Amino acid sequence: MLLEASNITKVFKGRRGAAPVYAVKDISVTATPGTFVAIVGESGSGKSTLARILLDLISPSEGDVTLDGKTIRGMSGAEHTGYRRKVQAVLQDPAGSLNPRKRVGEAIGEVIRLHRMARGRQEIRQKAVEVLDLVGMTPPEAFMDRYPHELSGGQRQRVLIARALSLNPRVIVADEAVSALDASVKAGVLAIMADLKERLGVGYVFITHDLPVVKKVADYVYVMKDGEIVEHNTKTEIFTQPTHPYTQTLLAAAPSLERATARRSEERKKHS
Ligand SMILES: Nc1ncnc2c1ncn2[C@@H]1O[C@H](COP(=O)(O)OP(=O)(O)OP(=O)(O)O)[C@@H](O)[C@H]1O
Repeated sequence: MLLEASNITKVFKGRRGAAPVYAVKDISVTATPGTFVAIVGESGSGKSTLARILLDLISPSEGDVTLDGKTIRGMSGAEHTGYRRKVQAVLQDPAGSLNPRKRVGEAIGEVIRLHRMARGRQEIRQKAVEVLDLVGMTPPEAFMDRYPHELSGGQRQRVLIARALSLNPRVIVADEAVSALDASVKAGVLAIMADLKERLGVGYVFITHDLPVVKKVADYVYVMKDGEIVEHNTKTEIFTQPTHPYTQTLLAAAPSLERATARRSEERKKHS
C-alpha cells in the first residue's frame, strides 16, 4: 500500500479581509505500512493542515492525495469509508478525543460496530480486548469498564491507539500524539507504536515539533518550514548530514529544547 500526497497546496481565506494564508505550499509526502515517517517543523509550519488533508478531513486547494494510485477526490462513498479505515488518526489531547461518559470498552466497541469489524456483543468485546492487549493495557479486561477520567494521560493515549487499531489501519496519522505526555510516559507510548510497526506492519505519519522523539523512532523525516518541505531524507542522513540551513538550526537548538522540556516536566511534578 502506498499513501501519496502530491504537490499539495492549501490556501485558507484570510480572516476579515486579511490576505489569504498559504498553510501548505506544493508539498509531496509518501507513507507506507511498516515505515515511521516523521513530519517535523515549528508551530505554524503547516503540519496539522497536512495531517487533516491526509485524513480526508479537508480537501487540498491544489494537488491530490492518492491511495494505491486512486485519488481521494475520485473515490466513491464506499471507497471513502475504506480510505478512512485504512488511514486512521491519533491526535493530541486524549482527554478531548474520548467521550467522558463512555467506558473504554464502549468507546472502542462502537467504532468496531460502526465499521462492522465484528458482529454481536461477544465478538465486539473480544476484538476490543484484543486491541487493548496489543497496546500493552494488560490485563485488558481490567480497563474495559473504566471511564477516561479513571485513566492516566498515557493510558488514554493507548486507548486512542487501540481504537484506531480496531479498524486494522495500514497507516496511522499521529498529530502531536505524545507531545503532552511526560518523558517516561512518552517513551512508553512510543515503544508501543514502534512495536506495532514491527508486529503488525502499521505505518505512521508522525507529526511533531519534538526532535528527540523523531530521533528515537523515525525511519524517514520531512522538515517543514512556512508551509514548505525544505528537506527530506532518511533519519540517519537528516541527523548526521542536514543540508538545509533550517534543519541545521533546528538540530542545533534541539539539545537545549530537550533540556527545557525536561525542566518543565520536573517543575510540573513539583507543583502537582
Ligand atoms: N482554518 C484555517 N483558517 C485560516 N488559517 C488557518 C486555518 N488553519 C490553519 N491556518 C493557518 O495555516 C498556518 C499553518 O497552520 P497549521 O496548524 O497547519 O500549522 P502547524 O505546523 O500544525 O502548527 P501547530 O504546531 O501550532 O499546530 C498557520 O498560519 C495557521 O494560522
